[in-house]
Amino acid sequence: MLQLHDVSAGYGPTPVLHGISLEVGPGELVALLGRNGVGKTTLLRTITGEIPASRGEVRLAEKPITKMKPHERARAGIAYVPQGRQIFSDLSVLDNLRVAGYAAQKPGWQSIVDEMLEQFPILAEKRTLTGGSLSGGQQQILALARALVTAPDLLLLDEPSEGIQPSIVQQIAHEIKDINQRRNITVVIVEQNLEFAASVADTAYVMDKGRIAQKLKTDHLLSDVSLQHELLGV
Ligand SMILES: Nc1ncnc2c1ncn2[C@@H]1O[C@H](COP(=O)(O)OP(=O)(O)OP(=O)(O)O)[C@@H](O)[C@H]1O
Repeated sequence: MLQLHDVSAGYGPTPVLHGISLEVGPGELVALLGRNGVGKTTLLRTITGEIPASRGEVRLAEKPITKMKPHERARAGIAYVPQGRQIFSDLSVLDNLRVAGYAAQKPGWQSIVDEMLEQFPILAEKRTLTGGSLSGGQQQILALARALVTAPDLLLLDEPSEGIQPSIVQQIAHEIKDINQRRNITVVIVEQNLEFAASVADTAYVMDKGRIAQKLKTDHLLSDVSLQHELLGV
């Protein structure tokens, strides 16, 4: 589904990613872990096309997308929920969903908006309220639903557990797994919270200084404190 081959990227002349190669199969759910500043967000933004790759190739469903603009990649099936979610605070919950559907222009998006309101009763209940009035957890649900309105094949999530009350974190984990399993959407999730990452993903790529350092099972990492210290600095 997603293949990166020897991808380098950065900000202007500052390189951040150095020859990243990875492969995520159709329907897989993988985590991207690593210390602060190793380049996890930069990697997601290189996949969405916000940051151009200076070297290497990105493929989606076997097709090269390296030269595509972000809106073309979105149409090709990539949805991205950035860190902090960036929902439209002044728009209603319903309009947040409609704007995403209208922009993506995937056939039948209006009915997916209705489906989202059915699947997430909290969004139906709050549909006339502004996005900014929702709690962190509710905003994350809205951000997930907004991404789904674009009918993606690949969903990229940057720190979905951040700023969410512990009581709601498990619900978010459940929704992400549900999206992956029931809708068969491939998911890549960046997380600082290892327990959360392990509760949703079996496999993780660990990054270090702009490179993939290891691919391993999240359970293995969760049970090995010295490995966590070595790879994540925790
Ligand atoms: N817009 C930007 N302009 C210049 N440098 C940036 C920019 N965004 C990030 N960087 C730098 O790129 C490097 C990688 O940052 P990135 O946000 O990708 O790391 P990360 O692993 O996602 O970290 P975190 O967990 O803290 O979000 C860091 O050194 C950071 O300072």
